[in-house]
Amino acid sequence: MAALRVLELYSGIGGMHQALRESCTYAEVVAAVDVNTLANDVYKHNFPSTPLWAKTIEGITLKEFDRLSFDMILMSPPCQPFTRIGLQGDVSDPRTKSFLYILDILPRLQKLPKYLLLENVKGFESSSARNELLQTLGTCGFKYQEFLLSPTCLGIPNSRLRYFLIARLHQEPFSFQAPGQILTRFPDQDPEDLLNEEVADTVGETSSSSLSSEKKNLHPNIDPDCSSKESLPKRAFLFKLETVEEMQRKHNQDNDSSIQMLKDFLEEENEEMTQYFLSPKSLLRYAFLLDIVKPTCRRSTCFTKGYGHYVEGTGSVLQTAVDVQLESVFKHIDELPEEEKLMKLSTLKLRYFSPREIANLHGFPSEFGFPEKVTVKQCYRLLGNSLNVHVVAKLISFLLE
Ligand SMILES: C[S@@+](CC[C@H](N)C(=O)[O-])C[C@H]1O[C@@H](n2cnc3c(N)ncnc32)[C@H](O)[C@@H]1O
Repeated sequence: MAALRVLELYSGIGGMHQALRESCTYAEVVAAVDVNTLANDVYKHNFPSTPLWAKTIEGITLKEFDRLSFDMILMSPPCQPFTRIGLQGDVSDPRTKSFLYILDILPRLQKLPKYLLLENVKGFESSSARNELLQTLGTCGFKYQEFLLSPTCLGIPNSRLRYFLIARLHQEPFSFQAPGQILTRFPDQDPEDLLNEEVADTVGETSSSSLSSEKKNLHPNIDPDCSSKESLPKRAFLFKLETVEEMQRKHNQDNDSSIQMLKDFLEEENEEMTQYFLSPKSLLRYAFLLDIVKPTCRRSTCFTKGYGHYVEGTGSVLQTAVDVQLESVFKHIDELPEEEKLMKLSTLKLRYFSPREIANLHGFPSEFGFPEKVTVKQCYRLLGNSLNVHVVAKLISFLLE
């Protein structure tokens, strides 16, 4: 049997390639395409034998695509046009141009690929770009299924709610196909098994495991996946600008034994880790807005590309002084002079997650690495743009079932 010929578009650091490998599919990535020089360096470092095309997708001709004779497309188009914090330019955003180009090329290929997998942010499901994608797939004869999934579905303590679409050419519908619905769990998961509040709250009802296309009014206060940056609810705050509801949600997540503890993903606390400690300035300015987790917690918020640079809403921070009670630090802290405030906050020993720890949560294996010249901030940026390898690997398996 010949290896499946895979085209990886918007390849970044190679999250899709890593997932393909994890799915144990007999496959070869015949080309990976990305314009980002730094991402390409990381890709080459990890997948040295894969042909990497450092060019824009819209710069690739139909002939060049045809020559690749690929069986599968894996792609994560830029998500800014569809995020809630972006301007939601959708199809009129210049960053969507390359994706529209792919949709234009697809029906004109000499040989259509048999399989396609797309990843994007929550928000893509209500875009015109998604409607154009579905229309093109329909015209070409693909059967498809859409999903909104987070790594928490797989017991990973990290929220990263993402839109996925898998499509197959000229075959029976998927056994789990749910026309007009966006699945919020994997097909082999029972709705009852999902104590997963993030996903349940996303659909606004605990018992449902799918989201009908019409029901797009997602819960407004729910976990900040990378695309949402809602202001905090204006209800009674407890200490640390958190409402009773938020505290309860976090408490429930931390007690959900179907999710692993963060400590399984952490590096050893040693001298090197001091570089990740929050600066006094960040502590004083942002302490009330931080999502603070301990190694025994079973949750963390989505790590975005601004992690380590912007403090608010870019990902959780780790409390390494585990015996200190948050409440004892934060209660009445506002009444203290700055110096004492800082002293109190410092007792928590708060640090950022290291790039390796984020890579662990994303499912990248320990042998996956970054070239030495890549700075910590650049690693955060690249990882923030990437994806959860385990989630995609599992979707690839369903795509090929
Ligand atoms: C969401 S990231 C994908 C990340 C990737 N899946 C990973 O695991 O790192 C989108 C990527 O598309 C690339 N990109 C954006 N527009 C492009 C274009 N027109 N042609 C080629 N690459 C593009 C960006 O440089 C970025 O690396």
